[in-house]
Amino acid sequence: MSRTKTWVDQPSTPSYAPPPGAIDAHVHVFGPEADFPFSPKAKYHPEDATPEMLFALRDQLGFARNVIVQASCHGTDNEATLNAIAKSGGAARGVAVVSPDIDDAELQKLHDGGIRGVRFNFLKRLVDDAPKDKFLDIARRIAPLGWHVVVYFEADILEELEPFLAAIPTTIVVDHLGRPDIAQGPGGADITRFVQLLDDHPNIWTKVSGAERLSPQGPPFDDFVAVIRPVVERFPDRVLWGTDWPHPNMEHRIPDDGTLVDVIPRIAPTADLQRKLLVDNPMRLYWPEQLG
Ligand SMILES: O=C(O)/C=C(\CC(=O)C(=O)O)C(=O)O
Repeated sequence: MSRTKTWVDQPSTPSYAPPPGAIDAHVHVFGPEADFPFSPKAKYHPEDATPEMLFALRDQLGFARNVIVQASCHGTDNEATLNAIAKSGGAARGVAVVSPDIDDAELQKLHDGGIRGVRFNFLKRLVDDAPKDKFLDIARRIAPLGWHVVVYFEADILEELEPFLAAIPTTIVVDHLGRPDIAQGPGGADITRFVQLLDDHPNIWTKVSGAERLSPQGPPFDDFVAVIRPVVERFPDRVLWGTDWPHPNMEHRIPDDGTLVDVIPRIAPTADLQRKLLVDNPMRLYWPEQLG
């Protein structure tokens, strides 16, 4: 499999300046492969996207911290993610992908390394299987650690997934709003069903990220803003945001991270909403011990 590069080396500097302490709550690292080989089951083979590159981007975009989410290309070996967290000097925490047979000592090791959640990925193009029963066992085991569950799925399986989500005993964070069809507009069936899910389940949060993946129009993402801003305004205490750098699988539509940051004040139009989205909410999940 040839290696893919999915980010721009010199993104524009955004016009929008995030508030002090802002957290980019959805990023990944890839490798470096020489130290942290990719999974034999990986569905893509990216070029190295290293911790140093991530931290340089963080500083350029005006963020203070990152949440590093284990990407499917590293399978259930979280060493690349742990390495990046360790190198961040306290400015990163992470979300792991774990095997159902992980033991308690290994979970504790992940916790000590800065992991605060596990990710369940339901995208068939990224993973071979997504066993709900085993995921539920994992969710029950990580709950006592104070961790949460991150779930990645597409809108067409939301209805089928709801009983599973309802059985999870922790906070749940949905990646990229469960990938609604943005072309349906603000009153569309996908986003309406998703908003209903959050109305019905106060423990479900969402990342209001993924403009570059979800917007048929592309920059400046007017279609995404029209659909997503009402979600931020309705659930100001249950939203997170992230660049999704290094944008896995986006080789055909590589986004400019500066342009993505400039979407933030359009989906969160007040300073209060921005502070909740970028600081208060991610702090509650990832650095709760630092809250007053
Ligand atoms: O990173 C994302 O948010 C989205 C991904 C990649 C991914 O999740 C993974 O590899 O684990 C995607 O849609 O290809």
